[in-house]
Amino acid sequence: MSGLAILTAAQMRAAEQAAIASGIPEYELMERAGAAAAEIIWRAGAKRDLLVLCGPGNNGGDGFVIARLLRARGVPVRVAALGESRTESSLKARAAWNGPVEPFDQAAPATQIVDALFGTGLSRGLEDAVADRLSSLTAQASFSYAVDLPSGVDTDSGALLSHAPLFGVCIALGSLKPAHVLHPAAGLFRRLVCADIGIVASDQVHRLSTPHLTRPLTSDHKYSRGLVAVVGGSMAGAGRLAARAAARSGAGMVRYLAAAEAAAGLDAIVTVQAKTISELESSLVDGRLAAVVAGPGLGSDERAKERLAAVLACGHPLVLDADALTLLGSGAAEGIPPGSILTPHEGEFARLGFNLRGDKISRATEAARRTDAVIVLKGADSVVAAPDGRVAVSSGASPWLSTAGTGDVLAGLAAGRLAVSGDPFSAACEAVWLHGEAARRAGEAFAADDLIAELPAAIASRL
Ligand SMILES: NC(=O)C1=CN([C@@H]2O[C@H](COP(=O)(O)OP(=O)(O)OC[C@H]3O[C@@H](n4cnc5c(N)ncnc54)[C@H](OP(=O)(O)O)[C@@H]3O)[C@@H](O)[C@H]2O)[C@@H](O)CC1
Ligand SMILES: [K+]
Repeated sequence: MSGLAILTAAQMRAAEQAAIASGIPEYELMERAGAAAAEIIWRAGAKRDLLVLCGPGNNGGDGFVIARLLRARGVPVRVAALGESRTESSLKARAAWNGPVEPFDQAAPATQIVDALFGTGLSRGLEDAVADRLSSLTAQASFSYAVDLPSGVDTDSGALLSHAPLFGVCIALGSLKPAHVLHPAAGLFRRLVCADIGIVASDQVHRLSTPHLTRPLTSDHKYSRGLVAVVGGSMAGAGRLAARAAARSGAGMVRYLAAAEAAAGLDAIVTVQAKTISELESSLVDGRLAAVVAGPGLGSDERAKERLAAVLACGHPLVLDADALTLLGSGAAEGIPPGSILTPHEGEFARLGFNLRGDKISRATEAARRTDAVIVLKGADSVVAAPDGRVAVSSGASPWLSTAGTGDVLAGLAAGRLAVSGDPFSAACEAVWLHGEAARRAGEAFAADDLIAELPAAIASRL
């Protein structure tokens, strides 16, 4: 499951250097970048008047190429530059532009605006007056494009170094960067297009791609398709949501290990009374169990701790979420069976006690390495990281997912996919994708139960 590669600024520079070493001059890369961006702008805005804002580096150089190529196609183009061009290639691109260059602080608005002020070389926030003017010009335009990145975002973390406006399109050059998928930067454009400029971008970090799922074989039976156990706790509803999601995940069978007299909510789910620790332990002694979910509704008292200890000792691949993560606390790096998945949101991640700083991708990767488990660091941008360094990042999930119970659904779904394939990284990626797709199908103001109802259709769309 690999989507578009995501490269940090340093990795992008290395890929650029490799392309240059292979015989493609830097200026040729700039011409390719400008041509690819100009084509995208031409298709969107045709001959509407256009203002290109050019910065001092190579991002600005791309802007001069865009201006020249669109003017040659009959677009009324104006260029406003923020100071002098400072790189060899941008000087060359500026010299090839055959029109006037206005000072940035006097540029008048236009129907279309191109932000080619700063890209991967941004080292600090824009000056207030520059950021304000960029925002104002962008707000007044009907069509707006950010070249490579919206100016003001940190390439590797997606943080905002200065405030930036909302763009219509962001044109990523050569490869995606973390800021294209991590929030808040990933929320600064409505559409993202990645332009191929002939740079080979191979890396272990990718945007989450649509999964390819398979149908059961005619020879399959409920156990070969995967048996899931969901450990119930004091808040039975959350565990039941996880169980019902697992039952609609493609797995063959789901058992709900109830901590109280409560049915699992679907007749197809086998409810096993597991009130005492010994009942729970014996219900987990089954070699056919392919995945066990613990955490949703588990509780946080002594009894919950004992139940979690029994789960950790069972040896089956686990999906740990919610209360299980809180109870694990700073002991998270020890005792997690191999092949497991942890699904923390940022709050739960902080409670796991890794004391990690930095961007979301690096933190999730390091946590996966330390726990030897797949980490799904949830949010508007969910990062799925494997202990071997593979990472998939999903962005653009429905904002309606921020409602009670959707995390329980994801945990059950991840366990179901894990039971089907036995591969925790692809299971976690499939679960995140299916969860997002189910939300898209559920529309607006849905409840977690509605999300579960959409899972079969989401799965059917990828068979
Ligand atoms: N990689 C590739 O394969 C290809 C990359 N290409 C393009 O190159 C772009 C990267 O270009 P780049 O490295 O020249 O950096 P860029 O973002 O233009 O700016 C750096 C300049 O801005 C300055 N500066 C920084 N922050 C500032 C601030 N807040 N306020 C004011 N100034 C500030 C900084 O100076 P300094 O930090 O030293 O003060 C420096 O002078 C990339 O995004 C893509 O568009 C394509 O052409 C082709 C293939
Ligand atoms: K830009």
